[in-house]
Amino acid sequence: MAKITDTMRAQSEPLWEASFNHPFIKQLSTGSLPQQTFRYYLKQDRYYLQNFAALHGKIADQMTDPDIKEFLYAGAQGFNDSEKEVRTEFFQELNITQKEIDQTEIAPNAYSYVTHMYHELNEGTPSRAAAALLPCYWLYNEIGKRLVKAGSPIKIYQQFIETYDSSAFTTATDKMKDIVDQLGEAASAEEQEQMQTAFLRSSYFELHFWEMAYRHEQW
Ligand SMILES: Cc1ncc(C[n+]2csc(CCO)c2C)c(N)n1
Repeated sequence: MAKITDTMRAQSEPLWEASFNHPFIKQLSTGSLPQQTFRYYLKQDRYYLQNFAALHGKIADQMTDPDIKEFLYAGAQGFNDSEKEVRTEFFQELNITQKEIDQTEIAPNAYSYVTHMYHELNEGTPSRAAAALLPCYWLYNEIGKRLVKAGSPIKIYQQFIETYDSSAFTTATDKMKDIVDQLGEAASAEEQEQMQTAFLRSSYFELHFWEMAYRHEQW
């Protein structure tokens, strides 16, 4: 039987291609992405990362498999340390102060993405929520692998790219794919479809996250 993650990846192909080709990603690589755009992205991503970590814990609470629980609880505790460290450095380097963070309102697409993930858990099932988390790992890992070859002339953009190409991050991505495959095997046909939809919608919100930052989206 085909793995559910292979089906998900195939269904989301046009959305992922659009992410790979988005001007935000292209300009990150060439170095021409305006710093203001990257600053906007980082401030919005902060909301996303906070909720993403919290969701790991909430999903883990509802899991029975000890391995899955352990991985997700580790994710809840600040997930990937290197990602966190790099973000703290970025904030300092770009002079993003606590005051500026406090004064930033969550933008529409970041809000929709976070709301979608909570919806999958609260109105759906933990397996659907886990499927909604997967594009975050997997898409960024693919972007990291693609961009690292050319690199970026801008130091922080290069650091950003390297975070997602690291072997630790690739291992975490593979583990999350295994988890979703395992949950998919245990799911009914109906729940499998819902998991696929959750993954596809997250892929949509990932694409629109670049667009949100590129356009400095406001309410
Ligand atoms: C919108 C958005 N989507 C994905 C990531 C990437 N990411 C965030 S947490 C995490 C798990 C392990 O660190 C990964 C890969 C991001 N930063 N922002």
